[in-house]
Amino acid sequence: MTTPTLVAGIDSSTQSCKVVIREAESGALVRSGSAPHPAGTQVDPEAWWRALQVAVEQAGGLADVAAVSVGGQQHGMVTLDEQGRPIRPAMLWNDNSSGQAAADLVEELGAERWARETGTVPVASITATKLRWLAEHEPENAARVAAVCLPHDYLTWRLRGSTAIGDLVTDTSDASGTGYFDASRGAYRRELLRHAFGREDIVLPRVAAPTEAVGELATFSSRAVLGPGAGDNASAALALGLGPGDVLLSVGTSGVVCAVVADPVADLTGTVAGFADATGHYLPLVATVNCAQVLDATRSLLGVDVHQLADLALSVPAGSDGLTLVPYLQGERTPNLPNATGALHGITLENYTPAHLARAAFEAVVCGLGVGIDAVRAVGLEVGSVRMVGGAVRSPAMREIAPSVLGIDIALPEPGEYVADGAARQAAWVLASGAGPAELPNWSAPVGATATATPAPTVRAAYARAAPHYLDRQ
Ligand SMILES: Nc1ncnc2c1ncn2[C@@H]1O[C@H](COP(=O)(O)OP(=O)(O)O)[C@@H](O)[C@H]1O
Ligand SMILES: O=C(CO)[C@@H](O)[C@H](O)COP(=O)(O)O
Repeated sequence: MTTPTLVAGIDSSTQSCKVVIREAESGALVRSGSAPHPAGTQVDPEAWWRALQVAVEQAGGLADVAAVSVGGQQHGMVTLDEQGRPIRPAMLWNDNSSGQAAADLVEELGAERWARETGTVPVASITATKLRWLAEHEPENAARVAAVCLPHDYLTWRLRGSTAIGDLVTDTSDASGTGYFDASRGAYRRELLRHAFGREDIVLPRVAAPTEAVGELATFSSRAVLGPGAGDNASAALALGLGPGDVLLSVGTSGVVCAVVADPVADLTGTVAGFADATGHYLPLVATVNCAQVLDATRSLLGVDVHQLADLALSVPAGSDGLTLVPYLQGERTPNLPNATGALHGITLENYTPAHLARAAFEAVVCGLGVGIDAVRAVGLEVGSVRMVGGAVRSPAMREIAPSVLGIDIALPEPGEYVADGAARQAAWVLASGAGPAELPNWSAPVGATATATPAPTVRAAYARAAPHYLDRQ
């Protein structure tokens, strides 16, 4: 019997690093590993590298693997000096410090120009706004920046064993979230970088094609081929084989609504970001900052585990008997309210209970996704089949409450590591393309059982009334 060729996919996302090793031809899972990332919205990139090493060791190493790709949390800002050393902790996509910088950039050039030239109207998540923040708040650090890259670019580069900033490589899906890349032309817009940062004499990662081998591993006793990698949502879309009309919901650290489409999207309202996918198409996307961590915070407040939180939430009726949580615990990105705080509305003697609060937390994060679905429809995209993935989909409460609050049937693929799976599928594609153009490997796309909606439209109506009533952070 011949030994199957193996590929690895890595998901370096906000809260942890996950590694899957799969058979290149069939996609069958062979081994896996994971390791946590430090908490917080500013993280030393070296901590991602350490977590990756632990996760790879747990997955049995990469010595027998033929190709590797990295999927990673989108946006953020990794700044490197001439020697390739991080200048300061990376600012993550969910760090809202640059909220004012985002507002300034939109004011200076106009939402329409940003949307037309980059697909996206900047919010605090976008790299360009973080560079503006750095220039204004840390001019000494800004002056030392020789290269800026994204989390997945940094890890691909570390896997190559390089320290030369000229070797940095990215892909279109992640480049499209920087605020200085035009996905519709597949090219950087350095004039926007200069406008945001005051300089453009810095190295940006070369943007590789979707099936390009960008180098070889120089670590983990392996000479595996490296794929270009992808932003995490593009990577999950690749794993699930999203096609026209398919919508993906992700309930991880971020709440995400996205779809794969053939033509670029430019939403002048800034709600839908016109990102690229990892196959040469586009990935219009809406993201919230307050998703699984709102559930985590509620759980820790109530002193319960994930199972108890779900039991509590499902023990009270839809609408939590009038209790409505506005979940802006970390500010918010959609709607664009970087300084907002959360609020609890409709409190009565009857509903001021752990069970009602648990349900209100699930309903709040799902209502956030509802805002995203409305926005995706508003730019003319079809919402046909809907699939939900991400850490919080492991909760039976999420699986029951989401279809009901959104009023749509939702397919629930078996909970899994779809970002890492998409990266592994890309690695297999890169390997197959080594001998010439090849189709995306025909791995079976997980669909899963469909949760049928028992619509509870009053939940979104109550949320729409409550959401505008929040206080800004002092
Ligand atoms: N059974 C569960 N119920 C609720 N939340 C869960 C459950 N299992 C995992 N989570 C949450 O999922 C989140 C991690 O999701 P994940 O998609 O892995 O995050 P990310 O990729 O953004 O790092 C954590 O906040 C975790 O608490
Ligand atoms: O900013 C976005 C999308 O634009 C987020 O989706 C990040 O990519 C983080 O993803 P997770 O860690 O939640 O998977």
